[in-house]
Amino acid sequence: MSAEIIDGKAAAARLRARVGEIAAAFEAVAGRKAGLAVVLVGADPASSVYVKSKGKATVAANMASFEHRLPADTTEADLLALVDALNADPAVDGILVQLPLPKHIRESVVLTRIDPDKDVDGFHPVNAGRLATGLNGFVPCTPLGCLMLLEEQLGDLSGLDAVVIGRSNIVGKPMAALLTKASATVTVAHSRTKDLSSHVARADIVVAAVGIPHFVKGEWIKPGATVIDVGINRTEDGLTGDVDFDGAASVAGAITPVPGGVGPMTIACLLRNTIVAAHRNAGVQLGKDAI
Ligand SMILES: NC(=O)C1=CN([C@@H]2O[C@H](COP(=O)(O)OP(=O)(O)OC[C@H]3O[C@@H](n4cnc5c(N)ncnc54)[C@H](OP(=O)(O)O)[C@@H]3O)[C@@H](O)[C@H]2O)C=CC1
Ligand SMILES: Nc1nc(=O)c2c([nH]1)NC[C@@H]1CN(c3ccc(C(=O)N[C@@H](CCC(=O)O)C(=O)O)cc3)C=[N+]21
Repeated sequence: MSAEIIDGKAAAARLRARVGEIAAAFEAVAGRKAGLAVVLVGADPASSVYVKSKGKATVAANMASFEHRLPADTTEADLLALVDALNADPAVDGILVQLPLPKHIRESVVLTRIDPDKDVDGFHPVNAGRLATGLNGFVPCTPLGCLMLLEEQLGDLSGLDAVVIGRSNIVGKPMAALLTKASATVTVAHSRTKDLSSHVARADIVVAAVGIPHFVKGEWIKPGATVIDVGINRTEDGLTGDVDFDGAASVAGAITPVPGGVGPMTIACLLRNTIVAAHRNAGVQLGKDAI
C-alpha cells in the first residue's frame, strides 16, 4: 500500500465544527436557530439510520432539526401537502426528503415541489440549472463533499484530467459540473462507455459513483492518481465502495476509504448548505469565503 488515505471523517468533523460556529453566530443575529426538516417515508432500516444521524448532527451544529416520519403507505398528495407546509414554515430553512421514496410516489414530482431556496439537497431542476450555468444555488451534498476533499488534497484542480464514472442527477452529473467549474478536463463515463479502463488510465482524478462493489480495478489507475470512492454497497463483507480498495491503494497517490471517506462529508455538506440557506432566507450576510 502506498496511497495516502484521505480522512473524510476528520475533514467532515472540521466542516461540522465550522458550521456549528457560524450557526451560533446566526442565532445571535437572527434571534432563531437555522432549521433543517428531514422527511422519511416508510421504515427502510438504512434510511432510518441516516435520518437519525442527520438529526443528531444538525442539533450538534447548533441548528434545529425537524423530523417527519411518515408511514410507507403515505399518498403522494399527503407528502406534497407536507412539503408545501415546510416551504411555508419560516422556522425551516432547509428541506430534505430522504430517497428512495416508495414506488407509488413520483420522486421528480416531490423534489420539484420543494422551494428551490430551501432545497439543501440541490436536487431541484432550478438548482441543477444554476449549477450548470454558474449561478449561486445549492449543490448536491455528495459531489460538493468530493470536491472539498479533492481541493484539500490537490489544491488547484485546473488542467487536471478527471474521469467521473456515473452520470446520475445526484452524483455523477453535478460532480462533472463542479470539476468543469474548477477547470479540470472532465470525462463522464457510464454503462455505455467503450473501453472504460483506457479512460481511467489517463485520469489524475477518478470519481467512482457506480453502485457496484469493487468495480474499479487497481490496474486501471494511473500511478499517483487521486481516487474518490462514492460507492456505498452493503455486502456480506460489510460496507464497501465501488473501488477495489487494496488494488487501487497500491498505485494511487491518495484514496478515500469506505466507510470514512465521502459518506461523512455528505452529511457535513448538508449542514453547510442549511446554514447558507438560513442566511439567505433571513437576509443575514454571510462572508463570501466563510464556508
Ligand atoms: N457516499 C454518499 O454520500 C452517497 C453514496 N452514493 C452511492 O454512490 C453510488 C452511485 O449512486 P447513484 O449515482 O445514485 O447511482 P445510480 O444507480 O443512479 O447511477 C449509477 C451510474 O453508474 C453507471 N454504471 C452502471 N454500471 C456501469 C458500468 N458497468 N460501467 C460504467 N458505468 C456504469 C450508470 O450508467 P447509466 O447511466 O448508463 O445507467 C449510472 O450512470 C452508489 O453506490 C450509491 O450508494 C450515492 C449517494 C450518496
Ligand atoms: N434526499 C437524500 N439526500 C441524500 O444525500 C441521500 C439520500 N436522500 N438517500 C440516500 C443517500 C446516501 N447518503 C449517504 C449519506 C451518508 C453516508 C455516510 O455517512 N456513510 C458512512 C457510513 C455509514 C454506515 O455505516 O452506513 C461512511 O461512509 O463512512 C452514506 C450515504 C445520502 N443520501
